[in-house]
Amino acid sequence: MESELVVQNLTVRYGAVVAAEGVSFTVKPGECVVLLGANGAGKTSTLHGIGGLTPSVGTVRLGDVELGHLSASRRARAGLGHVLEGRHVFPDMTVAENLDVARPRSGAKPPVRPLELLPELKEHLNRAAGRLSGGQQQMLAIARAVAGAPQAIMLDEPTNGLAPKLVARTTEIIATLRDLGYAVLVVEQRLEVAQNLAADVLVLRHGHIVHEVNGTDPELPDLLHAAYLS
Ligand SMILES: Nc1ncnc2c1ncn2[C@@H]1O[C@H](COP(=O)(O)OP(=O)(O)OP(=O)(O)O)[C@@H](O)[C@H]1O
Repeated sequence: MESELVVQNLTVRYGAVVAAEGVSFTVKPGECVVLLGANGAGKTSTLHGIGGLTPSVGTVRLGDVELGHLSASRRARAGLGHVLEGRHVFPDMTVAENLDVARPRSGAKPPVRPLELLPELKEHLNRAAGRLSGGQQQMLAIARAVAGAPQAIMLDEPTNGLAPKLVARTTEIIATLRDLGYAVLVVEQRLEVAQNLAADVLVLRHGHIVHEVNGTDPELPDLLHAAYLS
């Protein structure tokens, strides 16, 4: 996995609403970038624009491959993993079946097997995914993304609604993905996730990147506070 994710001048509009404008950043392999910002700042729209789930203009490149003209499914096949907000597992399929259908037809193997990364899923392999707890469904959603043998992984609010212990576990999994060499892009509401990951943080406000700092920067809480209020 040596592909960097490059986003240049990405703009996402919904009719007259400009959700993200001129957004540019790079996520290198083995690096984690976290998008923080208030509700409506444009975080999910940015991820959806990159993933091809919503129309956008600008450049999205993964390694040498231009993704901008590709459908969402082709972007996934090109190596862009996307863990959507809200977990999106197939509720009537078992955990094992959810993982099976996520495997790429190319036969490409991920650097870590999903169940090695998330051994807590092993005891639930024969359960319907819809019967798992919210936290377990989040783990399965991440495992599905890994099963797809991506180069880069985007996660949209992966800790949303999770108990503190599971927030910590999810943060640990994101750190492992980064350390395995994936380019990891995370949308978060929780400052402590970015701090604990010591990630590069992009603060979004009204669809624009207004700050770019490390998660450990002591000024980050104040910068974020100001961006939330303005
Ligand atoms: N499908 C849509 N149609 C019209 N406007 C939309 C749509 N989706 C998002 N928006 C608007 O685009 C802007 C950015 O929304 P977005 O969901 O990307 O922000 P966000 O930072 O992810 O917020 P949240 O944390 O609440 O998910 C907001 O003004 C929102 O109302």
